[in-house]
Amino acid sequence: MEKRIISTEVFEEEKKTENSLRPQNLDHYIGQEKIKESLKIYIEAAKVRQEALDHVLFYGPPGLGKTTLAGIIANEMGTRFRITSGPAIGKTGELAAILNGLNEGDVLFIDEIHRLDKQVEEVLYSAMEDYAIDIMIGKGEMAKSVRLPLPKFTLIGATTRAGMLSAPLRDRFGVVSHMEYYTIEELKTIIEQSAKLLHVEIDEEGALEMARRSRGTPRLANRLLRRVRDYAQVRFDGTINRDVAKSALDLLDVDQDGLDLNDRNILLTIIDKFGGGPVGLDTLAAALGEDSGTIEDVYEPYLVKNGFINRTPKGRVATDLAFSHFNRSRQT
Ligand SMILES: Nc1ncnc2c1ncn2[C@@H]1O[C@H](COP(=O)(O)OP(=O)(O)OP(=O)(O)O)[C@@H](O)[C@H]1O
Ligand SMILES: [Mg+2]
Repeated sequence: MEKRIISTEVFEEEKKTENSLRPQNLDHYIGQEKIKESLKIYIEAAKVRQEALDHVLFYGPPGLGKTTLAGIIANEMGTRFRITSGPAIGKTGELAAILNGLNEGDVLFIDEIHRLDKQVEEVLYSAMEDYAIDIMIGKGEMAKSVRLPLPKFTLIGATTRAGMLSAPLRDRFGVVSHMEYYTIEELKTIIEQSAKLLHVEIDEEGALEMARRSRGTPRLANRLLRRVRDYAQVRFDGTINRDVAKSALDLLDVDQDGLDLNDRNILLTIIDKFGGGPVGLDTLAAALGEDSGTIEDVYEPYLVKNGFINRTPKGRVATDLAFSHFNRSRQT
């Protein structure tokens, strides 16, 4: 499938602006109220005790603010923030070096933590639990294991696929938080906040129209804002109102429910080729020429969450809402 405007992955060219739009403290981090509320308490308590915060795991679809929130935690704790990712740590020695470089209280963020190498993961267990790791020194019969103490640090793990995390790893996180899709009101606030930072004029109705089409995802809201800003500047006087937002998003092929060509393609395939379903994930993936894991993790969550697709034991089913979205009626 083509590169989607509403892809929730970060585009290479937007990495810099993405960082500039990242809120730096909990008060500017919109939504996820339950998570924020408990984090505030844990942070407060850890600070009073002058201890490192308990290890935290964030899971949920891409672009919902896991990396952002991890950075905010370090900020709020007043400690350093060190970022790495599961696939980036190839060997246990590399993990040992990272851990050894930490200071007391530092936050170590491991993105895509479900992709850690098995042996690396096992070393992480004792690091998390005992703040120590065992390293082998010497070779063959002379080899012996030496325990290396570590500073008390906070591990923050992030994953889009909680199901792929091993139980021993998951159990070592004191705080496990599921990130939710954002409400339209929250997205509207995020869009208004970002518009201020980007010096873009936007009115309420314009922000609302964009929020509706951002599929619950801040990354996407910010991306659409940048695109619509260009459109407003070139075609209009630069201000984003409802009409400007609408025509720009129509041009970008993001419809009133935040669905793009690929979503519509998935739904229409279920409706037209498989009579509305049920159709198995692999069969559907083959019909679309797409990887089934990608469909399951990237496309489907939003379609399921918004009631366009049902997951049943027999396969995926297009709902009545999906049929009416395309003005189709179900053939029986
Ligand atoms: N709660 C929020 N309030 C305001 N802006 C947010 C919020 N959450 C995310 N953002 C914005 O969305 C962008 C993407 O967020 P972030 O990179 O933290 O997502 P992520 O969950 O780590 O995604 P991935 O799974 O792809 O790593 C950020 O640059 C930030 O500007
Ligand atoms: Mg991230």
